[in-house]
Amino acid sequence: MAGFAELGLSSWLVEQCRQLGLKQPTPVQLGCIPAILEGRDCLGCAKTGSGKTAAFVLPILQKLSEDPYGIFCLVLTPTRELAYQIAEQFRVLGKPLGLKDCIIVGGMDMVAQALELSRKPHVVIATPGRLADHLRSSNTFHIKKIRFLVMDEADRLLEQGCTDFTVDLEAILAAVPARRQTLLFSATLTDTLKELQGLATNQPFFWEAQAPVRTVEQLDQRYLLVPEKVKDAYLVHLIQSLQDEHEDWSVIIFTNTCKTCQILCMMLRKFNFPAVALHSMMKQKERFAALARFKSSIYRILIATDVASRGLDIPTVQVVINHNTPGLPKIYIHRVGRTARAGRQGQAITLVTQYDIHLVHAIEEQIKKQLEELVVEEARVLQILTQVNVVRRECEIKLEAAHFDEKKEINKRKQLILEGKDPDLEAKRKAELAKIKQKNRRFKEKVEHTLQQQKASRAGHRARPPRAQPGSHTAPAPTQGPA
Ligand SMILES: Nc1ncnc2c1ncn2[C@@H]1O[C@H](COP(=O)(O)OP(=O)(O)OP(=O)(O)O)[C@@H](O)[C@H]1O
Repeated sequence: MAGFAELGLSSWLVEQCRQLGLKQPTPVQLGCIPAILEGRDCLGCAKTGSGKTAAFVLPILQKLSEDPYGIFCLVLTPTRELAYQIAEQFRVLGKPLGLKDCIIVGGMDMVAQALELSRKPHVVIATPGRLADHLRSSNTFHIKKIRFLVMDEADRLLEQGCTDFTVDLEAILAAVPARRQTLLFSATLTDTLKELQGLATNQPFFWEAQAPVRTVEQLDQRYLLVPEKVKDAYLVHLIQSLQDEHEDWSVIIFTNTCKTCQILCMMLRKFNFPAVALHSMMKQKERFAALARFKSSIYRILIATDVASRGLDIPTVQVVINHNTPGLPKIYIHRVGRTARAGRQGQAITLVTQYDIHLVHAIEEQIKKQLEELVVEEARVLQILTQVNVVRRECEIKLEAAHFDEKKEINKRKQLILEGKDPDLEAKRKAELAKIKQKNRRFKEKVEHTLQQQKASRAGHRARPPRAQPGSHTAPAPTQGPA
């Protein structure tokens, strides 16, 4: 198998890899590094924890060493924590170069950042929102001569999730030169491939890991069917078992909202578990501190929203627990990818309620693997059930007293105002959108129901007709969608 030197990397970079303990290139590195060194755009799609970061950092450092100037490379990434992690890889691998990097993310001092940008760092690692703010408000730096544009977690940057980067990306893309190398990486690129291909047009090289399953082999994937009301008792039981059975343990628990994240953290602490929260309602300094304490094993449990689901590389994490079943398979893939990284073993446990079974089926279909049921001693869960529910209620009351919801609402409104939107108009628009979605959903269900009925009657089944409701009739097969 080819080593780093055979990929065309200079001896100083090969030595840096050796010092870091990277002995052999991973498949995504083998595939992408030579193409990037040749000057081609690159779209790299490989499983979580497979070394995609070094696949772009190494060739960029090599090119930078041949013709150093600032600003040479711009890396965009969806979360602030990830920006710091990527910067660290640039710093460590690029140490012999005396590399100057600059991290531009929200929640940090803008003036200090503007000053750093004006000093022409070689590499800028940024979240789109804050970089776009600088581009709009400052003329002390420019990115019109960059050689490389990297979009890490590229599909997330392009999709319109709860944080929508589209407008900021447009501003950034208008400021970078057309003649550049564009490198796009993610474990789930294929879903947005068409949009991404529009960005990488310079002899694009597409590398995708060929594997029957989309998650890593060393990952043991389980589900636990639990009634909604006893979910937290199961969670406490799982954590207790982990603590009892393993000396060196570390777990990330993913939740669907900041509020649940905060409540679970308070609740687990009441049970004396070493837990720390990470979500977007926290101040940036608190977020960094929480992550640092978790990384250094001061806390064994990180409870996080999806702000931590992508890219974070914490090798000690042995278990990922999904407190809610992710609504999208893609989110599941990234969340469970926080364990079993770089060839290590890991376990993912997804708590599934009776309402989420269809989500599990969608996940299984996408990852091409069935989750196995996790068996737990129900009697032990029942023993702690009342206590857990009482503690949870106490935590909820405490959080309500701290006006968590109001703070969240104020934060949301502030964000919208910063984006130049009217918060009241936005709320109205959202409500209308939800109405339309609900109408569409009902319509779809009706169509499916009618089709099923037709299929059954065609198959000669003597299906009993639905009992007529007073004043209702069986709907005919619809021919067009709702207005
Ligand atoms: N050639 C290599 N040999 C051994 N370990 C490696 C190699 N390249 C990278 N690693 C290590 O593998 C781990 C995962 O790498 P990285 O964070 O780049 O994964 P990724 O593919 O970007 O994952 P994700 O999709 O979750 O962001 C890191 O700790 C990194 O140091």
